[in-house]
Amino acid sequence: MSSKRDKKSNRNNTLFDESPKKSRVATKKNYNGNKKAFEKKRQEVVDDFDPFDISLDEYDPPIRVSAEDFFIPKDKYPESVLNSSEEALSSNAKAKEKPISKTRKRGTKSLSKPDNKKVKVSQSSAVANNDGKNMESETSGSETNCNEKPVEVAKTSKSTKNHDISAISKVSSRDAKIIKSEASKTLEATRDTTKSEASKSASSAKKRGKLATSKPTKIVANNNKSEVSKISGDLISANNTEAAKSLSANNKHNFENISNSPVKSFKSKGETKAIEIPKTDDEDVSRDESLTQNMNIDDDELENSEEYDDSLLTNIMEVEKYVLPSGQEIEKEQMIAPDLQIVQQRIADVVRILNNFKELGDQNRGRTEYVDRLINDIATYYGYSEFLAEKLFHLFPVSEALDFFEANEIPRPVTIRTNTLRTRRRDLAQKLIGRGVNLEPIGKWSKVGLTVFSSDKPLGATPEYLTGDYMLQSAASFLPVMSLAPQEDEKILDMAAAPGGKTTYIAALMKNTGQIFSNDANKERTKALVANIHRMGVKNTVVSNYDGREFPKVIGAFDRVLLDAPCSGTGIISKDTSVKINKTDKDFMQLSHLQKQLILSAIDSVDAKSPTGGYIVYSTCSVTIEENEAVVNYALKKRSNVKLVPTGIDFGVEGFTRKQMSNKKEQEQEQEQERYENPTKEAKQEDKPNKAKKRRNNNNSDTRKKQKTKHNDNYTK
Ligand SMILES: C[S@@+](CC[C@H](N)C(=O)[O-])C[C@H]1O[C@@H](n2cnc3c(N)ncnc32)[C@H](O)[C@@H]1O
Repeated sequence: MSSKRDKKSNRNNTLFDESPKKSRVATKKNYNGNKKAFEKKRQEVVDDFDPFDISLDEYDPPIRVSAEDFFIPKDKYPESVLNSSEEALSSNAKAKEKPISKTRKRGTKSLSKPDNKKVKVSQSSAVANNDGKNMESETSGSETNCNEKPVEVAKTSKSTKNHDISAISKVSSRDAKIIKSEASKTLEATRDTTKSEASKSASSAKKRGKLATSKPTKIVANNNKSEVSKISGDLISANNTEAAKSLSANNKHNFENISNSPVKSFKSKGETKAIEIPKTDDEDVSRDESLTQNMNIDDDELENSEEYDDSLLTNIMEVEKYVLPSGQEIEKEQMIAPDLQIVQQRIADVVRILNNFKELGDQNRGRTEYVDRLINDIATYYGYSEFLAEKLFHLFPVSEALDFFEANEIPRPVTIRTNTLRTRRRDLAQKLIGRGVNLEPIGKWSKVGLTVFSSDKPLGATPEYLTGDYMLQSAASFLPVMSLAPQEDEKILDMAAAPGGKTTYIAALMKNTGQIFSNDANKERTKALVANIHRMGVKNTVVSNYDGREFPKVIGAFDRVLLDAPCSGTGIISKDTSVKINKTDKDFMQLSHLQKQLILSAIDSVDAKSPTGGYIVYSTCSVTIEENEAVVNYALKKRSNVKLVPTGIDFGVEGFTRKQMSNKKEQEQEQEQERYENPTKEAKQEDKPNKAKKRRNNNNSDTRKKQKTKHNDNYTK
């Protein structure tokens, strides 16, 4: 008989190895999806709650769920899934056993130290859950979705050259080694353990490396010290306190005096569907083998059997060529509502072909045609605009891309962060377990996180929540703060801070010492920020409402700056499905431009000579290159006094260090971005013919004048 402890560790292993997709907790989804109703419900629960009216039974630890509970039995599949893929689901039942877990793992990048003073810019948009396994795209919003439209970007005359990522791929051989070992470590730690996936990961990891500048140089201290202290003095005296250190959260609203364009939040419109991810040949063979072994069935017997159904074994026998539908067939298909089952099957077929195009592909049609078909089908099946499906698809190798789209259909696990200003994780866990919450530590990488599997009560309505013992916060959003590593008594800027998941974590790590300037450009959102600061007992923070680009003029000389930038939210599509159709080319251009401006402000706001700090962390909840690598690359080009440094987080996968323009469209987009960011140059170019004409005209008139004079001269002569 296994001991209780054994059971627990088994449960841990299984749970942490499994995909979180079958999590039964819907509270967070409810909260995000229908905040008003949620708040009302919460109030009801709070009103009804009598802390003394708890029977002893309720203190007994509830029976916790087992790993099996995280798999939805087939008879419980949502109707939409059953309808769309009943047949495929049954024929691929083997594949279904494997949890879907991978998405792109975003790495961390850091900028360098000037003058031997550390200025670290680290870009991190990775999510970890469960011991760093199953890294997911970042969800950096805390309780509310932070996927916001940014404040209107003012077009400035910033000149950006082609921000080709290859420009930041100068990695010294020493660094390269570190990268390699880090990448392989990461792979082990973060990937599912199947062989084929590991090799897939290895190949994708090869494509990534640490971003680094060739050499660090001194920082140009834009932050004029006296100017800064004057401004900060004004701010402080306006609040009638001696130092920001002693400022309480209560009088922070005084800074919320600059109005900004309202930031709109998106409503979810997307639909959730499920698709089988085709497995690589290796995987399927081993799966089939283990299946037959488990069932104790002899292969020969099976083949000779009358009931032999070769459709069950399609995956290992698929060597026949797949013929893409003709243009006419597709047109016909598009006339009517798409049959998702056909689309799903075609996705699986095309992925299989693309994985072995030489043997299975129709060479006359060409790989591009298959890829185009696949992107089209992905857009139809998962409900993306074709523009976004294509953009996201090209970020990954083919099967990884499918994993990404599939993962976006699955809710992330609900996680909370213990507020160590108020309590200890163990005490909090005990209290919550006593209230019928099933939870586990989030993983070895965090001392404060808890994964919640199910809860009798909404997690935003427990007395512990209301008294600030914890924050509802995605695992990924711990990482930028861990990377920032704020120290006690430092002066920190959280440049885009609402609703405060990261600010409150920073305050906890600083044990309420030092000063945090928690800023957000959206006044509405600073209300939630202030509320969270109060609830969590944060006492070292000033809330301000400036456009981040105004720093360091507002205040500067920070020891560390966190820029958790406004972004497209392509890493948190599972949380906000509206991203699938709402984001346009223009949005990405604007966001990237704004992020580039913000990162320069962040760098300029850091005190390069800080004895303890000098670091900047850049993070987003997006996966696109233009919002991540390109921004960091831009900063490295524009500020020669910074370099990338390690984030101190030893899991996840590094970002891209070079970018290949795979098609003409991408090149055009890149040029478009350049034109957007550099309108003056463009205007100049456009203006060139006019100027030339003018010059010509001037020249002509000069010549005419000269000729006239000459003539006159001649005449006078
Ligand atoms: C990713 S969210 C921040 C989430 C926050 N760091 C947290 O952990 O709770 C991005 C924030 O940037 C803010 N924002 C947008 N444009 C901004 C700007 N120009 N300057 C400062 N903040 C901005 C948005 O209002 C939004 O709250």
